[in-house]
Amino acid sequence: MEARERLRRARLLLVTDPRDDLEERVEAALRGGVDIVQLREKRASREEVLPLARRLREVCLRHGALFTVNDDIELARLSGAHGVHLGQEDEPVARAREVLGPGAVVGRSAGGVEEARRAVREGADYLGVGSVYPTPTKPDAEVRGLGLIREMARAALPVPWFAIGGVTLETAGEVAAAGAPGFAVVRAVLDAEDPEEAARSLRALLPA
Ligand SMILES: Cc1ncc(COP(=O)(O)OP(=O)(O)O)c(N)n1
Ligand SMILES: Cc1ncsc1CCOP(=O)(O)O
Ligand SMILES: [Mg+2]
Repeated sequence: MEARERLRRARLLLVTDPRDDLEERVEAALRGGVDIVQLREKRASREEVLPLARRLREVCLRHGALFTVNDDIELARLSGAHGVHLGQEDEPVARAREVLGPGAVVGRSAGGVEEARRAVREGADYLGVGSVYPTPTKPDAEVRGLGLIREMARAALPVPWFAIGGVTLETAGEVAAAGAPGFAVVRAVLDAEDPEEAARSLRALLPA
């Protein structure tokens, strides 16, 4: 299946953080229904991260999932990722398109409906929308609350989007009820005793 079609069906996006047993946990999460894995490694260099990126890509391919890289378009290219996630402070969507080609999956962060509409005009394929709640994973992220999720749901944007920031098994029900069609999570899955079960439970809260 083409990457775009897989994205259209995607509901659960796992963003990674650095940990020793990351690959095992990602594999379990994929068994539980994660559709997209985003490698987010803020501290190590591209050269250090590249072997891990290539291994995670393989794991994702085996499970029919998409593999993407946070921030670094060149790392996405070198690792053969399906795409890249770019925040408002990162490079433009057009640059990713130039380097990765028309079939690549390019995501953009959006903290409001206007930002989201602009990202769509710029050619983003999906959006990460938040931060919904405060989160220790990204302590400096601006917190927007469930109001943003309701506004985004009303805006009916033409691309998939994922609520991010403090989405956990405790909060996910109200995030889904506010209209989120998908979740992007770190701790809810990677910190779980059983990441496979955690992914499955999150997935069950979202539309088919
Ligand atoms: C799916 C998704 N949504 C939002 C983000 C945050 O991106 P950004 O604002 O660039 O922050 P960093 O992740 O780079 O710290 C994301 N990574 N994924
Ligand atoms: C990368 C990112 N961007 C906004 S919040 C966030 C971190 C989400 O982490 P968690 O799911 O552990 O709250
Ligand atoms: Mg970024």
